[in-house]
Amino acid sequence: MDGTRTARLMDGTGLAGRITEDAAKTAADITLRTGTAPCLATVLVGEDPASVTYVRMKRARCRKAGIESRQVALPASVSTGALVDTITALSQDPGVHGILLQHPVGPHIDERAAFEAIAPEKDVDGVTMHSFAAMAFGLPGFASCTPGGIMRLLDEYDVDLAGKHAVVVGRSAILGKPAGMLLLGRDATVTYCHSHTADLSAIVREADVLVAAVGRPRFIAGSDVKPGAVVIDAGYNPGNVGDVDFETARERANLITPVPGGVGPMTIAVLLAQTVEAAARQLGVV
Ligand SMILES: Nc1nc(=O)c2c([nH]1)NC[C@@H]1CN(c3ccc(C(=O)N[C@@H](CCC(=O)O)C(=O)O)cc3)C=[N+]21
Repeated sequence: MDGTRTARLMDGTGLAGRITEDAAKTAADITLRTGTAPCLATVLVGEDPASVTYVRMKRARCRKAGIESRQVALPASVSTGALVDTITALSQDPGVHGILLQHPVGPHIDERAAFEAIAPEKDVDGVTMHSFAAMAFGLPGFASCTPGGIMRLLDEYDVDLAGKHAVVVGRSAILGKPAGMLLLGRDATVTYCHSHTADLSAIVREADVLVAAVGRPRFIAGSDVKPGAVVIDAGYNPGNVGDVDFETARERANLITPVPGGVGPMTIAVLLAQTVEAAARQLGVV
């Protein structure tokens, strides 16, 4: 190489595997002690191929970890009322310990209303106002899975966040916004960037920790990465392409998550860990 350095990769697949093994051990213990296996209900609206694939992956990962899953598939045309009723029934069903409503639902549906039908103790995907508030206040509760996975990755690689400038690109309710709040809770100085941000490049260039969560393939150029930065690519785009131009970013970053194999597997690992924790609580094991 011509004097440039190459970032160390943050191995989400490896860490997710270890978290999943722990979840599987706890799931087996819960099943042995109570006669009931932890159970995650997945709710999918419509047939978007990417969503179908993600939900299938989540269910397969559950099965491998000894977590049962119950699949609810609803037509794209479902009304907000019918979706809320379905989720309310799962919230009241003692055989279900966690509920995941796959985002996005169709534009005619009030997604917030649907999320809020998830009972707080079953919100293993961390999407309700209750979970968001607990997370923002630094109280115990279930983090939104992708931001929770990002924090575990940062900790695994001993990234010191206090006083660092963390720049979050994207402000969605279950990814960018909570990711920034978690970083704030760890004493980072947080800047949110979004579609109205003026001179995005100038802000990104100041980032000690960069979280890309916009959903636009290779949106962040490597030339905008501050030398020595920690780059977390939370973008999921068709074809497993991240929001960061990986090949150029890795020449400047100190640590970087690959896509695939970075944040994605961590999202699912956190979902499994939180499902097992929810089941343990509901079954009186802890
Ligand atoms: N309520 C809700 N909660 C979510 O957590 C949620 C959601 N809705 N909607 C969609 C996004 C997307 N998402 C991913 C999960 C795993 C990978 C993942 O494991 N990706 C693999 C590659 C996947 C593959 O091999 O196809 C990787 O990055 O290595 C990616 C993306 C969760 N999401």
